[in-house]
Amino acid sequence: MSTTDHTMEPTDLQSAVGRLNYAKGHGTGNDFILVSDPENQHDLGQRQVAALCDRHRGIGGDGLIRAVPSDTLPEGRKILEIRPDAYWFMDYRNADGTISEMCGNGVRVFVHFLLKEQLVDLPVGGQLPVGTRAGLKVVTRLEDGYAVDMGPWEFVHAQAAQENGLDSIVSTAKLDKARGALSVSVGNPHTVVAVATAAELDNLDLSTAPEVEPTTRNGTNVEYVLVEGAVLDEDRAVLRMRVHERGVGETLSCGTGACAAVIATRHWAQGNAAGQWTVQVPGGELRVGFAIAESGQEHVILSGPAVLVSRGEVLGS
Ligand SMILES: N[C@@H](CCC[C@H](N)C(=O)O)C(=O)O
Repeated sequence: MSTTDHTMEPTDLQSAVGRLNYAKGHGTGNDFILVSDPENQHDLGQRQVAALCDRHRGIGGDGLIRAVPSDTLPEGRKILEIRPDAYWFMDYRNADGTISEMCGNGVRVFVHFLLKEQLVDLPVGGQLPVGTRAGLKVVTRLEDGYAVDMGPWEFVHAQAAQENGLDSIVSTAKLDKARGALSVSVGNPHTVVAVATAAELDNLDLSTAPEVEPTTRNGTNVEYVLVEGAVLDEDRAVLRMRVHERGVGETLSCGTGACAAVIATRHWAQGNAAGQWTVQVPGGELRVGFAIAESGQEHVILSGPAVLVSRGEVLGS
């Protein structure tokens, strides 16, 4: 016979984390807990982040972002060698506490948080260099949000991408058969699948992780895109997208995923597409464009809103 144990689990939020001030924010519904840590005193572990991001027993969030000075982390110190003014570093964790290299919605919300905390001064049109595990990102403040230069992108399997436009197979609940997909890195890994109809996109069951073959050691984020006819419109290309995020599950939006979705779709359209794209996600709209950097490399530029919704304090036990 089993008995019920009513003792507190070690994952109980207060004992796991202690007292902590935080803010909550989102970018097109992709929501984050934000912690300002100018003295690098809250290097939260995986279990602590997962407890904070728990939507029932914690604060809830798709991820947690800690604002720390770049010189306090090895990855940040590397960035300071090329951009000594990249004072702030975005220490990003997924909801399950795992580290990701980059978060496109998160970096806009991060800069908005720094601004609201008066940790930076950034007028409309001003630019802020930010350290991330995917390297330096430069964020421009717009009238209606932020634009992020996400840097250069790459196909994960360049030869397969060029030869077939596909490099992997994705099986998804409620999608009748496995689909070919294309893997794109924008600092973090993505696998993009095209669906054929709005009904296919709407009916996908992303409550369980899609199966991606071949598997990769670090896993991947999976984006489903509906292209319809819009890709060939010279002025305005529109995609619809849903995403299953590594370390999170289905989210209302994914900024790096939107960039990967556009890169894959443009490739499938053989470059015959507009330079500016709108990506419609369940949580709103993102804009994706391209620019040639001084190095001659193509960079992908992500724009969208950033919102802070609340501030609070985790009470220590
Ligand atoms: N939502 C983010 C991406 C967050 C990281 C991702 N789950 C990963 O593990 O790479 C975005 O807006 O880009």
